[in-house]
Parts: sequence; C-alpha cells; structure tokens
Amino acid sequence: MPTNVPTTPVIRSNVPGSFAWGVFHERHPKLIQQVLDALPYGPAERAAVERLLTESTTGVLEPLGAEALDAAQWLEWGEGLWGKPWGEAPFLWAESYFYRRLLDAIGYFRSGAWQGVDPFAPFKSAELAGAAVDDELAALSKLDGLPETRRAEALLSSALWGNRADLGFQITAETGGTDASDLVTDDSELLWAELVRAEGGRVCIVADNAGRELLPDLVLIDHLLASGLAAQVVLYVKPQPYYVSDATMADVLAAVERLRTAPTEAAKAVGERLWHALNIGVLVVRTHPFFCAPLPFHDMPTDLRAEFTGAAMTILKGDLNYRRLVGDQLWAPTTSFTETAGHFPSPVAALRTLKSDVIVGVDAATVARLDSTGTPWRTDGRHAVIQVHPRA
Ligand SMILES: O=P(O)(O)OC[C@@]1(O)O[C@H](CO)[C@@H](O)[C@@H]1O
Repeated sequence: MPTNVPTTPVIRSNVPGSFAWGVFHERHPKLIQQVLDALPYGPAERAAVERLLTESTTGVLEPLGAEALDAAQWLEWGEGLWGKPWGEAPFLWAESYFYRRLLDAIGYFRSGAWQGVDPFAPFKSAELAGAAVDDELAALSKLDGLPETRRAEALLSSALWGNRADLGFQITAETGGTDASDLVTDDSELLWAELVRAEGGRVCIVADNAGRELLPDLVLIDHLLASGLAAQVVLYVKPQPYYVSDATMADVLAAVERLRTAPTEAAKAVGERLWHALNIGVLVVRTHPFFCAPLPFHDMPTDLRAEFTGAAMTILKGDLNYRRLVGDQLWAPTTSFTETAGHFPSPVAALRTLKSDVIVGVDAATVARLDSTGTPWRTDGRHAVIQVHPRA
C-alpha cells in the first residue's frame, strides 16, 4: 500500500469516555458481579474472576495457561500484544479474549464440577421463560391472517429488532425500551429479491443472541423453508458461551422446545416443523471455533470459507457479526457496504441494531440528520440496518 494513503483507525478501548472504554470499565464490572451473583462459585473461581477484572482494566494481557487446549492458538492470535495493556489491543480482540478468560476463570474447560457449566445460563433461561416471550409467541397467531408479503416483512422485522434483546447490551443500556426505532439503511427489498432469485438454494444464518433474538430467527427460518425460498438452512451458533447471551446449540434446543410447548397453535406448529426439519436435515445447526475467534471474517479459515461458498445468501445477525464483517474500524459512515463486506464468500446480508461505533453504508443526508440529534445513535440500540451485498 502506498505510504500516503491514510488507513481507517482500528477501534481500541484505551480512550476514556469512548464506547469501547465503557465496555471494559463500566459494562464488564457489572457483568462480573452478575455472573458471581447468579451461580454459587467457590473461592477459587471467584478470586480468578476478580483477578480477570483487575487485569483487564488496569493490568497487562497475560496468555492462557499452557494446559488450555487452545493456548497455542491464542498465543499466535495475540502475537505482539502479550504484556501490553488491554486497551492497546484492538477492541474486537480484547473483548473476545475477555470472554475466553472468563470461561477459564470459572473452570468451563477444566475437568471438574464446573466443566461445561454456562456462566450465562441463568440469564438466558430467565429471559426465555419470561412473560415478554409469552407475548411474542402469542403474537405469532396474528401473522397467519396476513398476506404473504406482509407476513414476510413482519418476520424479517422481528428478526432484526430481536437483536436489541442482547443481555450484554442491556447491562448498561440507558434506553432499554423497544419504543423508538429507526432503520437507517433498508435493503430489505433487495434481500427478498436475492432470496427469490436464488430460490431453492442453501441459506446460511449466522446467529447472534439466544432467547428473544433466536426465537424470531427460528420463525424466519421456518418461513424460508416453508415458502421454498430456501431448500436448506444452515444455522451457525457459537461453540461456547460468549458475549453473555450469544446462542449455543443448547440455546437452540431450548428455543425449539419453548416453541413446541407454547400455549398457542401457531407457535407450536413452528416448533414442530423446525424439529422435523432438523430430523430430515433441511435445517442444520453447525458451529466452528472461528465464531469465538478475535478476528474479522476477512481472516476466516479456509474450511469455514468453503462452507459459506455457494450459499444463496448468508444472513449475519447482530452487532458483533457486523463488526467482524466490515472490520472493527472507524469507517466514514458513508463508506460503501460492498467495499467493506464484499470479501465475504457468498452474497451477504446484515441484520443489525446499532450497538457500537462501527457503521458503513449510510447516505450523507441520513448521517447529517442523525448527527444533528446529538444522541449516541451509533451505540444506543435504537437504530438498525438491513444491508445487502448481492451476487454480482
Ligand atoms: O452482537 P450483539 O449481541 O448484537 O451485540 C454485542 C454488544 O452488546 O457487545 C459489544 C460490546 O460489548 C457491542 O458490539 C454490542 O453492543
């Protein structure tokens, strides 16, 4: 690259007052407290969690212990960063490592009683069992009477705004509510057109949060399969607990069960169809270690790239997947989506509510309007995008 071309700054968490700084210094302390309150960890786990909080706010990056199965992998990913303050690492990298170290601290991977116990399960279960989910499932019955396109639009919209139900975000969100909403870029027509164009193909969905986000995702998946727009859907989930409420296979099973045991016929029927779809392999759930890697999708390994190649469309849900798709950098918001997401191995769509500084693909007039409000529109979860990079 010529030396006089300015590069877009990578986001780091070392600027006091910035969103990224707040995640480490405001959100994580509250999260740690909630984790310690939610399960009766013993003195060793509690002390390790407290040490992690101190290290990640005032200390330097320490590598995983040599006994960890992924120690060598992380040593490589963190080359040049070990021994430096956490805030000097890219925000995307540091946050990902924080969650890996949290699992380490609570003994998730060590053989012993806490092995495999999801530290976020109490929050995820409470949300799934809550009255808000009852209401959302009951509302499904109303969709049955709608014309096909209205129904499809409603399902897409629920999957999009379901992304606001992110338990990590809710720890420090000031708005919390689901009232105001603003779709700052809306490529939904293009998304449907692309799905129709490639009708009967394989659609990949890279999930984000469990519970109130995964349920509408599953309902959308049911629609894609039932309408024939997709012959097969591959749903990608995290291989381990991550970013508080990110969906794992256990969360998929819990959500399907919640649908199957719902009090309304419409929700039950979706649950039954999804169960059957799993049985016959038209719905496949997959995972890959890279989904918890601290890197952008640009750097995905060859085997994962091969999985996405040939998909009719890949739909990426949520804020973190967006950051990993376009790069966790302070792009000018008018930078084109295709310029930043065009590296993805299949046509790609982002369904994301805005909960971090990264944003591309917004027209100048909209940026000016949003900036003039004086509100933190990039991070307050009240705005969203549907962005598509179609087939050439
Ligand atoms: O990916 P998601 O669930 O939509 O959002 C993840 C998130 O809450 O975590 C990060 C900060 O911790 C931000 O990118 C974003 O606000």
